[in-house]
Amino acid sequence: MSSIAVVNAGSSSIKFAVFDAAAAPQLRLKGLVEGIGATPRARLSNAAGETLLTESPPPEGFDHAAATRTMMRIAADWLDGKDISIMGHRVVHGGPDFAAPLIVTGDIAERLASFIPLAPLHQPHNLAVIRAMHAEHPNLPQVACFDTAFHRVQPPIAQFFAIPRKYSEAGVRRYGFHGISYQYVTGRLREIAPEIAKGRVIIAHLGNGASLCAVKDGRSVASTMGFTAVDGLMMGTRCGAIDPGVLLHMIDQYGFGPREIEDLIYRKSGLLGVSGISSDMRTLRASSEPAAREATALFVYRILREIGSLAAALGGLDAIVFTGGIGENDKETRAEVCEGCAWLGVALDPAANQPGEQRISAARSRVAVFVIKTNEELEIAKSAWEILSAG
Ligand SMILES: Nc1ncnc2c1ncn2[C@@H]1O[C@H](COP(=O)(O)OP(=O)(O)O)[C@@H](O)[C@H]1O
Ligand SMILES: CC(=O)OP(=O)(O)O
Ligand SMILES: [Mg+2]
Repeated sequence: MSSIAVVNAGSSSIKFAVFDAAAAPQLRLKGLVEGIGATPRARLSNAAGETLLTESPPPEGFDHAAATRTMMRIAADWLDGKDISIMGHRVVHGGPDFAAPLIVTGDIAERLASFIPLAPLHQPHNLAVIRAMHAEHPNLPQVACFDTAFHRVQPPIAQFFAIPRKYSEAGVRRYGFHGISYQYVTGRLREIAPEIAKGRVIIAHLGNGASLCAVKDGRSVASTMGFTAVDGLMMGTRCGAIDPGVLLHMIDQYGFGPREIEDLIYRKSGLLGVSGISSDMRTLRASSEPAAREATALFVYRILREIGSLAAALGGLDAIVFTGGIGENDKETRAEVCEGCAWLGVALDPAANQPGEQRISAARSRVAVFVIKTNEELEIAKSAWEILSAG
């Protein structure tokens, strides 16, 4: 049987996976390359999560494309004769034109490159990997799956900015991101709680990037991210929603240019900027520094304010789902968010708020609360399989 390779390229890491090519893709290998640009570490594991090998490649020239080449090489050694027939990629921004998975041609790659300024932490890496794989394996189809696609069904009013109409018509509107994750999580919620999945649900994808999505009967109706993935919640290094007047002030008073603004809002803000310590939630939770506590408190406060906003967009709330690295693993964040949502009818069951995928709300809670482990790679593999089987 042939295989599907999947690459989920983030700002400093690559998640890599190989699945059997089938309608229900089975995971064969999983790879993670972290520390790209600093101290790279690569790990390959099997479907059970057991480590097969680790490598510490020299950092010089070890970019996202090199990381993917390394993963393809070491995966080939483990694949036991299974050839890779197609590669699927997470591409963060699909802009106004792309709302469904597709095979990337040269023209499409160029169009996608025009969105690089709208997703500077992701889009350049997504495209670098696609181009490198195309150069190395010219006959291997490269499929792009878009983080924006899930949200394209939102009502027009949820997509508008209150700016002159000609800019909205030119594509300056809210897109929303983390859509591959939301697609997976809504599907999983339908499996574990089908009645609730038909209702009004807020999914909190809390990772290094973080957003909330309001979902009604499995369809996105609103999201905290907008034109770019810097809007909405406070994140690891991104500021989230900010008074645009602050940016004008930075330009006027501090002489910031466009790239310095980009650096400020994408790389120097969020948990890192407020704590002055780290963008990593684990480090901040372990710290006794007041600035670390303030950073985590602001992270939760921003989630609570935005949950109020999305509950209004939904006209009420039936469930909250936590996912992403923080949502899946940080029980303090979950407890603090649930406590702040008591007014909406949320009651946590502290005994259930433990590691693992489960319902964590108390029996008396009017709003059900779940933890679902996201699986963007599987969702991408399913899309790649559909394209492969359509011929
Ligand atoms: N056990 C844990 N406890 C608290 N936070 C965690 C834990 N494991 C991972 N995280 C946090 O998850 C975040 C990364 O989430 P992830 O979804 O992997 O990010 P990415 O956006 O890069 O895909 C980091 O802030 C990390 O600290
Ligand atoms: C869109 C986005 O912010 O992605 P990530 O959370 O992987 O950074
Ligand atoms: Mg992620």
